[in-house]
Amino acid sequence: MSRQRILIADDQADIRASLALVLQSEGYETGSAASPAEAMLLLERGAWDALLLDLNFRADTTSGEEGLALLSSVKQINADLPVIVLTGWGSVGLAVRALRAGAADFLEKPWENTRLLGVLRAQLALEAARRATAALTIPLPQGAILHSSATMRAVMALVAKIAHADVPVLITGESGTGKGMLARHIASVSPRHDKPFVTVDLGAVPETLIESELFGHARGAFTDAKTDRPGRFEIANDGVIFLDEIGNASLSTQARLLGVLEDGQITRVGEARPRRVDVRLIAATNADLQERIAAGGFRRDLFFRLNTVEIALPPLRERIDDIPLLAGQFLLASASRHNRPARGFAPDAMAALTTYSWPGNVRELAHVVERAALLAEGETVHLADLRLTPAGPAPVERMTLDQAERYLIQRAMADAGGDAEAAAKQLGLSRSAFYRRLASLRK
Ligand SMILES: Nc1ncnc2c1ncn2[C@@H]1O[C@H](COP(=O)(O)OP(=O)(O)OP(=O)(O)O)[C@@H](O)[C@H]1O
Repeated sequence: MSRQRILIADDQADIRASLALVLQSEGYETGSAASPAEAMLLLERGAWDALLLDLNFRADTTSGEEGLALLSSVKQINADLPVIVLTGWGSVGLAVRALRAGAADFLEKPWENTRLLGVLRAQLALEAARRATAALTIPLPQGAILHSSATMRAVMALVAKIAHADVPVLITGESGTGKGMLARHIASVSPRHDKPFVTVDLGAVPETLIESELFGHARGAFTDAKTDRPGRFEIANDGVIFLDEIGNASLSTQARLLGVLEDGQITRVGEARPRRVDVRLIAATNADLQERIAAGGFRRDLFFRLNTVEIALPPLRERIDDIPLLAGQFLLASASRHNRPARGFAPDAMAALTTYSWPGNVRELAHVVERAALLAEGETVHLADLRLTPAGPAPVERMTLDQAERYLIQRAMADAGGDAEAAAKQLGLSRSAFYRRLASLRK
């Protein structure tokens, strides 16, 4: 494969040189332009894979007008060329204008090389994918939180608002709704994005080890403590700690966590001296903490410390508008991973995907689609390839009473063509009893 060619446009020779050095060390070929006119000339003459454009062209201007003008000329001659703009630190307004004018992404100066390379790689991959599958949906960079429903748009708008504030976040939602993914996303767009992100699954660590796991221990503190060891909070210092399944924390762990949140200090097991830690806490749970509080299993004071911001991830069945996008993207990814021909869904298959109740949420959807990608013979995934139990979630033996009721009511309504009276009769219910149940399902 020939090397990818990146054009660097900046009037400052030292910035051009250092960008070129970073890019060349990663195997890219580079060219550089010291003025907008030179950049246009080079773009017209050669084939380039991406443009890195410093918007603050000319050291004495900070308005970015010259850079923006160049950006729009570039987009006129090559609309598909990924343009990554560099802006002065804190000039988010300028970055937004650049994105509106067609820039693919932006970086603030001083940039970090790893982030620069990450952004560049993602944009090159996107553009390559766009070219290869012009007719298909555009694959997004790995790790993007795919969504198109109004519900999830609202969630993501809230996320965008709170990611920058250094406050604790509590993410609630059923298993597989993407809580872990969202926690990572929040960290990655927060000011702590380049600091450690440490996960502790409070459901998985045995109670006897949890304290030393979280806070560390001194050598000899207990039989297996052969060396001094920092805990997860210390490892996460300056960064983010993600406490998964916080609902599973014992009351004594809860008390210790509350202590850390209150005074920002931890003490290793077997030590007397507390240590200061600066950690942003993100917690997640699929349990109903209010219910736990009422039952005495969860501390109310800890709950209020954790939920400064609470983000509820709705179950997939309550955001069916996300399903076509998620299923489509999962299908393309699985098909390419397994080298299979599947590209899209037959209408009956898509109808089944959007009506299934998805008790395992997005994780289950990803599995079902991956299996379908393997099973489908041609480009189209058919209903049978999905291997979903028709119109219902699990076999009735594995349903909860609620799920079974929902299933029976939905089936009766479907059989009766939406005629509630006939459906009620089929289920042996009076019309008013049937309506009551129907109403409770819609809550
Ligand atoms: N909106 C989304 N876009 C793309 N992938 C998603 C999305 N939501 C979830 N996923 C994928 O679904 C899987 C489950 O997500 P995740 O592990 O974050 O869920 P969770 O709610 O933390 O689950 P659990 O409660 O079981 O730990 C992951 O593979 C994740 O990448």
